[in-house]
Amino acid sequence: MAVADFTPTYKESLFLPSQLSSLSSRLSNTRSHVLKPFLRPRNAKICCSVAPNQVQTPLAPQPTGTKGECYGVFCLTYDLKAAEETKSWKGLINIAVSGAAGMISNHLLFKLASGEVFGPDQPIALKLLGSERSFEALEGVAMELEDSLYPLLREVSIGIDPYDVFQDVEWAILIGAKPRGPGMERADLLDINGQIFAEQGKALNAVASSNVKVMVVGNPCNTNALICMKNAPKIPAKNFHALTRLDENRAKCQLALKAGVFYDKVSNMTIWGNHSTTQVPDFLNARISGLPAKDVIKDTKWLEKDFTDIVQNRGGVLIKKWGRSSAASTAVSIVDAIRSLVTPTPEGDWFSSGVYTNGNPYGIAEDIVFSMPCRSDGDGDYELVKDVLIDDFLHERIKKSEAELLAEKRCVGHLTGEGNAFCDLPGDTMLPGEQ
Ligand SMILES: NC(=O)C1=CN([C@@H]2O[C@H](COP(=O)(O)OP(=O)(O)OC[C@H]3O[C@@H](n4cnc5c(N)ncnc54)[C@H](OP(=O)(O)O)[C@@H]3O)[C@@H](O)[C@H]2O)C=CC1
Ligand SMILES: O=C([O-])CC(=O)C(=O)O
Repeated sequence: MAVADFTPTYKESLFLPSQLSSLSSRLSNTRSHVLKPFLRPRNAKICCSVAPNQVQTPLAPQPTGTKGECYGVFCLTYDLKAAEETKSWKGLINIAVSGAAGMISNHLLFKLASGEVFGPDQPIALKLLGSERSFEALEGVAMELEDSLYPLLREVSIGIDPYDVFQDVEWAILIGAKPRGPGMERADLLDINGQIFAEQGKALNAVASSNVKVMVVGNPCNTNALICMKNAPKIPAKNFHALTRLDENRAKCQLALKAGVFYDKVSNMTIWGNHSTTQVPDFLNARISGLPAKDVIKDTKWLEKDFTDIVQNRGGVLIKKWGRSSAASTAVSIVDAIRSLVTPTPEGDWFSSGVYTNGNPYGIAEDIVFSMPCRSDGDGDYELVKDVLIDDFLHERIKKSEAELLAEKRCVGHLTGEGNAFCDLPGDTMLPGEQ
């Protein structure tokens, strides 16, 4: 089904004059039925439908094109009821992505638009958050989305103010964060990125859907998720996730490689703890072809030492080879993480996500965001898995990651409403990509 099957109508839109002329020529060159955009005051009522090819007189130019506004062809809405094929489609959902001009987003946005994440009957609106520094790049991203003609992609808007961009979003995928530069202390990184996530938490609290699901990717993602959550008291704490699915996928791959099986045979893979080099890939509960991984891979030394080290340091090794951090596989893992929440978990299996620890059955300290095993009915929510084994080895490792996260939390007390920050981070604490 092509986008052109639908009847276009106008949607409220604002354009810079430069956008207007390039957009108009693009539209008129490519689609004769498409209407030309026009400038309108922000609070103007959305106009009635306009005859094809009728040119509107531009109203007064607006000072900015950066306020979470629709982009290009996406300023035209199409009547979803007009086409027979769409009768089984679900209602439109709004998805915000921050760091939208970054490398991970460059893979992720096209997966979202293709239907791979939310399904082939789920139309979506993408709301892309950038900054002044990235705004032009964001326009470039929006242009590529236009040119991809995804039938399910009904709207794209771009902006630099989270209060505009997060309006009514049902999902927020928070990727944008400052990378740790040479000589930068981890405490500084926690502070700089923490401020971003505190502001975005406030914005989500103020304008997002009250049940918005938030997937924090930008590092240090567990503590950023905690900060975001603490600044969004109206949103259920359970709705905040820190992405540890990439670590889960890396762990599955390593177990499959060692066992000599294809990676779809590996299940029940938990990553415990922080998305850092203290993370704990759990080989005690993992299964290979339905059997305990330890019964298939009988090499305990490899499991305890090599496997754990490889998974913890995979990101850093990749950066050394590739010269940049994992972007494509991170985007894939975001897809996996969201799909795990919107589709029922297969019987007996589970997935890992960094979630709020309050009420956890494993004795992990409360009030941090910690990766743990989860199951979902496919409604966007999850439950923690109760029947997992925890032996002394696993317990000791979990405690180390817990201590690291508690230290990170003390370091950002000024951003979580807990008063003064006190930074006593363990010396060896690192992001996976920092090896
Ligand atoms: N949890 C996980 O498994 C993984 C997490 N990551 C993390 O994801 C994040 C994004 O990675 P990636 O897309 O590769 O990075 P990029 O550098 O390609 O993009 C990051 C985006 O962050 C934004 N940003 C926000 N604040 C700043 C700032 N102060 N300085 C510079 N950029 C800033 C920039 O966009 P703008 O200017 O629009 O704000 C930029 O486009 C990183 O924090 C990375 O460590 C990466 C891999 C795995
Ligand atoms: O440290 C980084 O930015 C990359 C990262 O998280 C990973 O590869 O897991």
